[in-house]
Amino acid sequence: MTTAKRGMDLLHDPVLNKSTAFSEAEKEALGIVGLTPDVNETMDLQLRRVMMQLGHKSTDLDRYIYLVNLLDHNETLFYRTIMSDPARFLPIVYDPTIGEACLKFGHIYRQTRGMYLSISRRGRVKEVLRNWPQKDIRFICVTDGGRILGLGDLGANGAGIPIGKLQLYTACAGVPPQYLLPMYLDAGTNNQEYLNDPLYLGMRKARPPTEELFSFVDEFVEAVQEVFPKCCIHFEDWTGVDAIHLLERYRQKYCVYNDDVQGTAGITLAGMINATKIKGTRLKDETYLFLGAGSAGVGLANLLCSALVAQGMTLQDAQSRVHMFDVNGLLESSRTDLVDFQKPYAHKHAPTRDFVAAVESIKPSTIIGVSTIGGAFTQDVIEAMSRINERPVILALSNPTEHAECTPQQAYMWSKGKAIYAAGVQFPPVHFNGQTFLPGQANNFYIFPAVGMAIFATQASRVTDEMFIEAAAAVADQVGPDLLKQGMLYPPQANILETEIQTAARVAQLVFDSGLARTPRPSDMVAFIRSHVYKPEYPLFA
Ligand SMILES: O=C([O-])CC(=O)C(=O)O
Ligand SMILES: [Mg+2]
Repeated sequence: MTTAKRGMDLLHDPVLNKSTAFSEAEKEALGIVGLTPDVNETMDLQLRRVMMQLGHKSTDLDRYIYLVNLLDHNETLFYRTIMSDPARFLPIVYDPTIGEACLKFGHIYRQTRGMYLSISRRGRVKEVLRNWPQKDIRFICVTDGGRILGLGDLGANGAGIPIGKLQLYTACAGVPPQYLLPMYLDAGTNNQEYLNDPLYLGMRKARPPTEELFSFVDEFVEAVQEVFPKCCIHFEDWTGVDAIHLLERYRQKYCVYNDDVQGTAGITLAGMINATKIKGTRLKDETYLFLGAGSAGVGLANLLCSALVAQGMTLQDAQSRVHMFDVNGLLESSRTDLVDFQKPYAHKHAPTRDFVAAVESIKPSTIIGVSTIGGAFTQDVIEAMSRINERPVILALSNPTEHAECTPQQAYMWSKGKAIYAAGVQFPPVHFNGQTFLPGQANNFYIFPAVGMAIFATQASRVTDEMFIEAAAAVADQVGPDLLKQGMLYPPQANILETEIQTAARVAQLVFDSGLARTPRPSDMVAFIRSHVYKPEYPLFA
C-alpha cells in the first residue's frame, strides 16, 4: 500500500496506524523513525497487550470505553481484537453494554464518529453529507434515537447504536469498514432528563410532529441517493410506528431496510424453525402469542405470515395463528386504539388485560416477548404455558438484560426443564436437574450483517422480505442436532464470521435469482462472498 501521509499524520490516522508494528523499512519510508517505541511487534503481541489491559478493567462499560479508544487509534487492531473472540466481545461493543453506553453517551463522549445531522439543517442535507470524507459509502445505519433498544427515547444518546451496529457488519460478516457510515438524525427528544443535562449532545427541543420529521427524513433519503448512489440505508431504533411507516414509505423505491422490523423478525423466525425441529412439528402447526405489538412484534408477525404463505397457507389462515397483547391488553376486534398495521392480528375474542388468561384461552405453543418489560413472563405465565404444551417455546427478546421478559433460569425452572428458550441478549448455560441447557441469543446480529454482506457483494438494488426469510432459513440450518438437543436454537457465536458468510452466500443467491443484483453472477457463491471479506491485517507500506 502507498500513502501520501507521513510522520505524525500517519500515526494519527486509525486506518493506517500500525502502532508498534511498523517495520524498520516502513519507519524510514514513512518518516516515523523515533516517533514510536523502537520495536517491530507482531499483531499477536499487540493483541496480548490489549487483552492484558482489558483484564485490568473492572466493568464492561470501562472495556467498551477502552475499545472505542483503541478504534480511534488503530482500527485494524480493534477489529482483530473483537474478531478474535466474538462471543466475549459482542456483549461489550454491542448489546447489553452498548445500552449502558448510550444512556451515558454525552458523559463518556471522547471523539466524534459518524455523522450528526440536525433537522435545523433542512434544505442543506446534501451539502452536509458531502462533508463526509469517504465518497463510496454502501451502508448508512440511521437512527433518530426514538426507541433505543428497550430503553425508550434517548435522543442524541442513541448515536451509539448505529456506531455499534455497523461495527458488527465488519466483525460478524466481514463488510470492510470504510464503506460504513453511522448517522444520527437529530429531531430533538422528549426525554426530559436529557433536555436538562448540560452534557447532552443533541438539540434541546421536543420532537416535532410526524409530518415534519418525515419531510426531514425524505430530504435525507433523497440526498443519500445523490451523494452516495450505491448506498443501502439501514433504519435502526426508531419508534415502532415510525419504523414501520418509514419502511413502507421507501422500500419500493430505494435500497432500504429496517433491522428492528426485518432483522429481528429474521432471527426470531430462525429460532421458531429450530424449535419446531426440536418438537417434531411444522411452523404451520404452531400458535403464537406476542407480548408487545410494536415494530419488532408486527415485523415478526408479518415475516412469519409471509413464510407460512410461502409454505402454502392462505394469508388469512396465517394471520389467524398470530395473536398479540400490548399495554392495553389483547389485540381483538373491539379495540379502537389500534394502528393500521396491528389490525390484521386483532381477532374476535373477549377483551382481556390479563396475559395469563390470554395464554389459557388462546393456548399458544410459542410466546414472544417484545414488550421491553423485564420480568413480564412471570412464573404464572410459564406454568400456564407448560400445562398447555409438552415443550413450550419461550422467546424473551427484550433488552438490555434487565428488560428480558424472563431469564433462562426462570424459564427452565418454572417449566421443569420443558421450555425451549431464547433471549435477545447473551446468557450463560444453565444447569438444572442434572441437565445443561444452552439458551440461544435471538439477536438480529446473526441476520443484518449477513444480509448486509450479501447486499454489498451483489450491489443489490432493493432489500426484500424474502431475503430475511432466506437468511432465517440459512441461520437455522447451521445448528446441528447436538446443539438442538441441548435446546440451542442458534449457531455458536465463536464461529460467527463463518456462519454469516454461509448465510450471506444464500441471500446473495436469492438476490441474483430475483434479478436485483448489479454485479455479474459468480459460479461459486461462497467463494464470491469470501472474496469480499475484510481481514484485520495491517497493510504493508511499500
Ligand atoms: O440491538 C439489539 O440488541 C437488538 C435490537 O435491534 C434492538 O433491541 O433494538
Ligand atoms: Mg434495534
